[in-house]
Amino acid sequence: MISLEEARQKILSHVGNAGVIEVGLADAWGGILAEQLVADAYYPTADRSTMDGYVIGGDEVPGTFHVIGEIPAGTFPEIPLGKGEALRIFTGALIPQGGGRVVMQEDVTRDGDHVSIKAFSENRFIREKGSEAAPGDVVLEKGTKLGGAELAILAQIGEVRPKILRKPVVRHIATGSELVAPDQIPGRGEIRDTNSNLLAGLFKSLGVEISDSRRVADDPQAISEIAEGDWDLLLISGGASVGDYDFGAETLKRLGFTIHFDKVNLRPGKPLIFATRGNQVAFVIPGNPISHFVSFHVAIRLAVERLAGLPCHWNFLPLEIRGGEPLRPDPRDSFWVARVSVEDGKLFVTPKSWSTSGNTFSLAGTNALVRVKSGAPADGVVETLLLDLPESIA
Ligand SMILES: Nc1nc2c(c(=O)[nH]1)N[C@H]1C(S)=C(S)[C@@H](COP(=O)(O)OP(=O)(O)OC[C@H]3O[C@@H](n4cnc5c(N)ncnc54)[C@H](O)[C@@H]3O)O[C@H]1N2
Ligand code: MOO
Repeated sequence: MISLEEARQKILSHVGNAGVIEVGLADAWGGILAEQLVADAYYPTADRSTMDGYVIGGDEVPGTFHVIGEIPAGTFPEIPLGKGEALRIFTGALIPQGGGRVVMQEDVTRDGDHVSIKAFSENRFIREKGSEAAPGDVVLEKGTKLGGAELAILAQIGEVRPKILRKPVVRHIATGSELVAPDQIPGRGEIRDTNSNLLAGLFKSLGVEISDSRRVADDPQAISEIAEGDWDLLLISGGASVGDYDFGAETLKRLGFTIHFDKVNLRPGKPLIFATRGNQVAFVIPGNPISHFVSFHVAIRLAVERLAGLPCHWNFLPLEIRGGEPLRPDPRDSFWVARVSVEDGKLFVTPKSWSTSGNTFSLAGTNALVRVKSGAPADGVVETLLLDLPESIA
């Protein structure tokens, strides 16, 4: 049995990203940029007005100026401005040759073809050419996650086919002869399959879809047939332990996988199996729902983050316990489902009650995991892995 830290190291050293693809802007949201991007031109491309008003020749204010025409946005000002002259200008329009300052229309008096400026701002209301970026300036770093702001930057530099990391193709197999679909009434000895929906939701929260999810009985031949394929990540739910009907490790060996670990000093989630075959990654996840939840957050998520190039989230906050279930000391490195809340601007953590790792209901409202290492104090201030923003500060 290895420690969780060793298990995470093995995942880091055996999992790489799933490769690079080129996509259109409309499909780039949520992607991880696979290249550094630089400005293709000066931004702004020329001096531009930041206000609706008048651009004057030179910068001699106050004074009265002869209005010789106008420059709407989208036009190129052919007329150079001389001293004593002004042009009507609009926000975003190009400053003509000779233009030294824009005065807001609220600060002028217009009389026929003359405009008189008495009060004026220190601000010249001109966005200067190249003041935001010059050709070759880095505007987005490799590894940036593309949200709305980043898509705007791509649009700005005309990068309409960005290279992003390919999202991994994920196959999930829920094994267990006792499993029935959630819309079925379980017969004697049967239970509804909850892990398929649990994992689908956990993966969605990372922006990765499980493209193929099936249920299969504890039959090694059937499991192997469904497991074979050209996916990037295979998740086998159940069959991780040592019972006569636990076929996870056997399936992976039969398919030519190398098993890197099959037991972690972890509670819950001890019989977690991690294996690879070339670039393909597989986990057999201990069947209990809380074991699924914990193994996902402490180990599987790291592999997904690596495959998809996502930033790694493994930051523990020291939080004071407030109420909830007393934490029971355990020889294993334990993770307790918990809820973090905010009171008077301070974060607190409340461990939830979970009798066994089979108790799906105890996952309700969980937004954190409390880590209690073997021999560490299980009260007072505890190490807390925040999984989601507490509602009051979200
Ligand atoms: N002799 C030993 N027995 C067990 C050990 C051990 O070290 N020695 N480890 C225990 C621990 S810890 C865990 S965790 C479990 C893991 O068992 P498996 O991965 O083999 O899982 P199963 O036996 O298939 O299922 C366990 C439990 O979870 C239920 N289950 C399975 N799949 C689903 C699903 N899709 N949705 C809802 N519930 C599911 C299943 O019915 C079982 O109740 O092994 C211990 N045993
Ligand atoms: O490791 Mo198991 O997940 O405790 O029940």
